[in-house]
Amino acid sequence: MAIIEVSGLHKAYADKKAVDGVSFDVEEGEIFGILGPNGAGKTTTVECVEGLRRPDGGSVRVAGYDPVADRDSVTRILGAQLQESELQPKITVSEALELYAACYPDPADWRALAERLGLTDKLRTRFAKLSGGQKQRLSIALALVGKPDIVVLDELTTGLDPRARRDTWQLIQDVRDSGVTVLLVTHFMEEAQRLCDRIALIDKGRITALDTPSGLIGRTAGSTEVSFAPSAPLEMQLLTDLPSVASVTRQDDRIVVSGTDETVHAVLSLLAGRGITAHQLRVTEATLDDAYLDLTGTNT
Ligand SMILES: Nc1ncnc2c1ncn2[C@@H]1O[C@H](COP(=O)(O)OP(=O)(O)OP(=O)(O)O)[C@@H](O)[C@H]1O
Repeated sequence: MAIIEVSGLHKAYADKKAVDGVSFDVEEGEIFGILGPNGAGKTTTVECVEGLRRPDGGSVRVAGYDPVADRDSVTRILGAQLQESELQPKITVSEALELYAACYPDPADWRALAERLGLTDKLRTRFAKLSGGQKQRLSIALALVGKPDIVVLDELTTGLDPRARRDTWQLIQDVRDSGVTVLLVTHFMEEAQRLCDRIALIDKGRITALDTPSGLIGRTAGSTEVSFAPSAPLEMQLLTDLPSVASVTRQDDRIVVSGTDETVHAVLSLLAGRGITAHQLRVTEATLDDAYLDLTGTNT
C-alpha cells in the first residue's frame, strides 16, 4: 500500500522551475531513494512531502493527509532530518533529544538512540561545539525520536566518516526492519545501491527513471562486460552477431564484449564450439554509478 503519493508535483521559485511534474508512490515499509545531480529538485520534492513547501500544482498525500493542510497529522507520523540552522547553538545534545522526545506521545528511548548513533559522550556538549558529523548524527536521532511511521532523510550520511556512514546504514536498515518507511535523498551511489528498494532518478525537475537498483543497472547499455584473450584468432563479426551484444572492442590481445548477462553465456558457447580457450577471462557488472551516468549523462 502506498503511504506517500506524489502526483504531478510542480514547484517554481520565481521563474525557476524546480520541480516540473514529478509523480511517484512510496510503498509502506520500503526505503525509497531520490537520486540526481545538484539542483535537480530533490530537496524541493521532499520538502513538499514534509509540508515545508506548498506545491504550485499537483498533489501530495502522506498516509492520506495533505502535508500543508493537515500539517499536525503529518508531523505526528513523519520524522524529518533537520537543517543545522534549526537548532539553538547553546542547546546540549541531551536537551535537544529530551525536548524533541517530549513533543511525542510515545517517544523512543532517546538515550538508547544517542548510544546507537555514537553520541553518548557528547550528551552534555552544546550544539555549536559539535563537529559536522556529530551534528548530522544528532539530526538523524531527532528524526527518529518520535518513533515515526515515515522518516525523510536528506543527505543522510554527508559529512560522516566511513565507519559512521556504515553504522548509519545499518541503523536505517534496522529502522526499516521495524516497519518504518524511509524516503532518502542521497548523492552516494553505494548508499543508494545498498539501502534502497527503489530509486527515482530526478534531473531538471523531472523523473528520468524509477526502478530497483538492479533494474536501473540492467537498463545501462552494456551492463555486463566479458573480456578475454582468445587462444586462437577469432573473427570479431562472429561476436558482434551474437544476441544481446552491445559492442565488441579489441584492447591489445584482449577482446572486450559488452552486453547483458546473456552475452557471457553466448560468448563462452561460441568459443567452446570453435575449440578456442578464453585466457584471463573476466566478467564485470555495471554499477549504479554507471547506470546513473548513462541515464542522466552527468555526475552528482
Ligand atoms: N529557496 C529557493 N529560492 C530560489 N531558488 C531555489 C530555492 N531552493 C532551491 N532553489 C532552486 O531550485 C532548484 C532545485 O533545488 P533543490 O534544492 O530542490 O535541488 P536538489 O536536487 O536538492 O539539489 P542539491 O543536490 O544541490 O541539494 C535549483 O535550481 C535551486 O537553485
